Amino acid sequence: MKLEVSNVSFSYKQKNVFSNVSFSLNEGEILSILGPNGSGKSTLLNCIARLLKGEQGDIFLDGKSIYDYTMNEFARNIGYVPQNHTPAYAFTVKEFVVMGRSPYISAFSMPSDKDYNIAIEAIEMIGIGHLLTKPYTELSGGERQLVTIARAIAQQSKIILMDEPTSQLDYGNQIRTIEIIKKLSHKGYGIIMTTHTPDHAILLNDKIGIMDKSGQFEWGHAAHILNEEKLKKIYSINLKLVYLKEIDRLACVAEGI
Ligand SMILES: Nc1ncnc2c1ncn2[C@@H]1O[C@H](COP(=O)(O)OP(=O)(O)OP(=O)(O)O)[C@@H](O)[C@H]1O
Repeated sequence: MKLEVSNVSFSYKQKNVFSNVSFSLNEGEILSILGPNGSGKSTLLNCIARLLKGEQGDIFLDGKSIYDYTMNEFARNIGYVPQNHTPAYAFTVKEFVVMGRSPYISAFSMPSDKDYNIAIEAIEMIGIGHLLTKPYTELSGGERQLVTIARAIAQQSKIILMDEPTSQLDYGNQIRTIEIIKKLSHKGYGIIMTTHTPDHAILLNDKIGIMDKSGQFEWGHAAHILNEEKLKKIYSINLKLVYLKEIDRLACVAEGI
C-alpha cells in the first residue's frame, strides 16, 4: 500500500495553514513530523484521515483518491490515533479497543471471538492487560493514550496516523511506544506520527517531515534532513545535535539556561 499526498493546501476560512504539501509513504515506512506549535501538523493528519479536506491537491492510496474509498474500505487502510479522545460512555478498555474492529463487523452484528482475540492481543502488545476491565472514563490521560493506540492496532489498517502519541506518557512508556511503532513498521505497517521530541524521530531513524511556521513542508530521510540549524530554527532555541558514542546515536539537547 502506497500513500501519496500531492500538493495539498489547507486554510481555515481566510487563514492559510499550509500550501503544496507533497510526500509519499510506502508500507513499512515511518514518517515523523516535527514542527512548532500551531504550524499545521494535526491539520495535515486530519486531511489524510479525511476529517478535513484541503482546498487544493489530492491524497492517493495505491493511486486512487482517498475520497473514492467507501468509509469501511478507508478504515481498513487508514487508522487514526487522535491527540485527545473523550468517549461519551464508560466503556471498558476491552470494549473500547474492540471498537477498532468495526470496519470488519457488519452493522447488525456483534464482535466475534476472533475480534476480541485481536483486541486482547493489541492490549497485551501495548502492555496494558491490567486495565482490561477498567472503564475508559476512569483512566489517566497517559493510560487513555495507550488504550487509543491499542484500538488503532486492533483496527489492523495498513497505515496508522498518530497525533503526538507520546505526549502524555511517562519516559518509559514514551520509549516503549516508540519501540512498538518500530515493531509495527517491521510488520509492514506504514506510520505517520507527529512529535515534539526530536529524539523520537532520531530513534526511529526513518523519514522525517518538517512543517515550519509559514506552512512550508520538507521531508526526506533523517540522515539527510535533520541538522542542528534546522532544529534551532523550528524551536527558536539554542540546542545541540550531538553524537553520543556510549549509545551510538545522535541526541538533541537544549543548551543550558
Ligand atoms: N478549527 C479551527 N479553526 C480555525 N483555526 C484552527 C482550527 N484548528 C486549528 N486552527 C489553527 O490552525 C493552525 C494549525 O493548527 P494545528 O492544530 O494543525 O497545529 P499543530 O502543528 O498540530 O500544533 P500543536 O503542535 O500545537 O499541536 C493554528 O494556527 C491553529 O490555531
